Amino acid sequence: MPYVSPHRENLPMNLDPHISLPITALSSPTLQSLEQHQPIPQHQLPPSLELQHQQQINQQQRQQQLQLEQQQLQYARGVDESQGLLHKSTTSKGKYSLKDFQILRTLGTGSFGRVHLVRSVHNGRFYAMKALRKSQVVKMKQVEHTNDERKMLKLVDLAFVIRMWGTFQDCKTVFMIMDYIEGGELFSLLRKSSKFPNPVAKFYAAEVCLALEYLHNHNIIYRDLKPENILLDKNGHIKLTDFGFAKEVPDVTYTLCGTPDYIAPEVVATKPYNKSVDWWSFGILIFEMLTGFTPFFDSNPMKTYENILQAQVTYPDYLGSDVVDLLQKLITKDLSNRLGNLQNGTDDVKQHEWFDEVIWDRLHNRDIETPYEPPIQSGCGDTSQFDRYPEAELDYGIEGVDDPYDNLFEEF
Ligand SMILES: Nc1ncnc2c1ncn2[C@@H]1O[C@H](COP(=O)(O)OP(=O)(O)OP(=O)(O)O)[C@@H](O)[C@H]1O
Repeated sequence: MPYVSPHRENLPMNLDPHISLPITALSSPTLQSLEQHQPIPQHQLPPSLELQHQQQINQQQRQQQLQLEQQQLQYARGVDESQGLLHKSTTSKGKYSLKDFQILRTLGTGSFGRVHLVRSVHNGRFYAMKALRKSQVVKMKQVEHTNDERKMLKLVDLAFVIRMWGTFQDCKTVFMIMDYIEGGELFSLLRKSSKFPNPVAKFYAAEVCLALEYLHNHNIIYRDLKPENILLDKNGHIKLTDFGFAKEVPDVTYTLCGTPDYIAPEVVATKPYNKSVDWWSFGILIFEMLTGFTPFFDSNPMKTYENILQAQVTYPDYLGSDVVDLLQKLITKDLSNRLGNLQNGTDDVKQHEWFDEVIWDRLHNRDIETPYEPPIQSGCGDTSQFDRYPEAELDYGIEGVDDPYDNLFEEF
């Protein structure tokens, strides 16, 4: 049955209420469609993540798997020029074109278009193709953000961040080709599981922390951290996706963007801000993973903003004192006290007591067993972890029509 995801909407340029469903009260169609997802079976979860005790993992097996993944990555990157898709361009600029892919189904929809599962006609591999309508991007004043998204994704190279292989455009649409991440959104898993046990939340938070560390080290602010933008790969590791608001900011910026529940007070108050906003959202993310709701939620977004500006959080009793301490240091209006935003940067977050068990080097190498492996049965190209979206008639690839936005997306 067609189903529209209850994702929280971004608020690109203004504070107009444009929010979706109360996140704690999912409507029955939503629950119905989530039935296809496998929740984390609570009784099967490790009693504690106890990252230090993961040595029992069969090292050799993991090593082999890593090698295999590396070989596959090299292949897909086109290191082998004779076979690699990346070097088989059908356009003069050495880029992809629509003819290189067979479009299969919709994986997700956004404000300006949709993301399709596609298959390369050259190497048979699956990719995710994000298609953004130029007219919609222009209407919503997102031209700069769209160009930034492409620029940021081209720059980044980290296992916890989605990899983009290339871009192209036709007269109506810009396209981005990315790795297809089979495990679905952390959002879906969280809704199905209601909330995550402490060790599970800690695992995902720790991987997200490494992604933020990497981005911030490259002067990139992400600005849209939320479970909808965190995908799980087939092994259950995270991949940050949707760089629509990511920006290279060496000092400060002012743009009002993000998703209401997750926006930092300095953004709501239109003050200059920098990486600090990601650490605020990081706190909201941990809170939501552990409780199943966000701390400032109100069905009226204007009230949400008021709540954010007051930054008064009620921490449920079942949260441990260590995580409450961390959250209080992240979800604070006081920028001179917000963890991650201080002199030691990300190290302060990584060294917080709540993350004590985490062996960061091993986590970085993805050498830690994940708490949940998405049940991907039919191998590459399996879409069982994604909700079904109504398919639309596509008008991609039409030639010979005037493009009024020709000069706006020159890099694509
Ligand atoms: N690489 C990918 N692999 C698998 N699914 C993906 C991938 N990229 C995106 N998706 C799916 O498509 C959805 C929409 O993607 P994305 O958030 O990038 O689009 P968007 O147009 O920027 O959306 P929004 O308007 O909400 O910001 C994601 O939430 C996810 O479910």
